[in-house]
Amino acid sequence: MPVDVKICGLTHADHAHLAVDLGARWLGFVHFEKSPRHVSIETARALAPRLPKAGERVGVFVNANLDTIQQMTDILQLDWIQLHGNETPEMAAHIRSLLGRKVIKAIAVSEAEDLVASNRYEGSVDAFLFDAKPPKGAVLPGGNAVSFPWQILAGKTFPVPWLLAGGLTAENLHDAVTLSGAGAVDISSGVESAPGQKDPKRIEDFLKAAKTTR
Ligand SMILES: O=C(O)c1ccccc1N[C@@H]1O[C@H](COP(=O)(O)O)[C@@H](O)[C@H]1O
Repeated sequence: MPVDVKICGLTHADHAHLAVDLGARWLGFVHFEKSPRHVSIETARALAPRLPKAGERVGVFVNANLDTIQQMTDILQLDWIQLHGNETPEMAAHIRSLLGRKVIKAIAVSEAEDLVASNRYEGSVDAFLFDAKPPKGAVLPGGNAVSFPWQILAGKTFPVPWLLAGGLTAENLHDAVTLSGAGAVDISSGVESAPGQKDPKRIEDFLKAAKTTR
């Protein structure tokens, strides 16, 4: 079975249509001002009517307040809320029950011990996203094109489904999935020509590679 793919950091409807047409399961929209992929409330309003009907929509937030998450959820009709900051299990559970949406908690990883942080979120979230720890001094908590040793995930079991993220590309996808055992992956920088600039050819190459991986 091919690996499930989330194309993250989308800012243009054309790219969202391309991703869904080529088999992406999730479409990710980042609401974080410091990100070159930031989708503001205004942009979200303009984007929403142009998005494909298919594809599960994921809003990516970093320590955002509930009102903001609620607004973005309503405008973009989000199916999933991705929490990519220091949100506690209690906050995650609160957001999940209040908004009635599935929640993904990002866990920052550089070595095997970091995976333990996911234990706290059991019962509070619907999926984990194992992403590389940002480099020292990085402005973004994700979307840095950095990876971690994928083999630390091999043979590990978690109470909820999980996605692998961080520095993935069409070229390294096969190794990443084989070494980690991931059934789902998340990519942003690896399908861009420059930070925040999605590249249709790279989206196509990645989704083609995903079809033959697993
Ligand atoms: O992409 C961003 O700008 C971003 C900002 C704030 C939080 C998370 C962000 N991105 C997430 O990081 C993964 C991995 O990115 P990459 O492939 O290494 O560039 C991305 O898919 C988002 O989930």
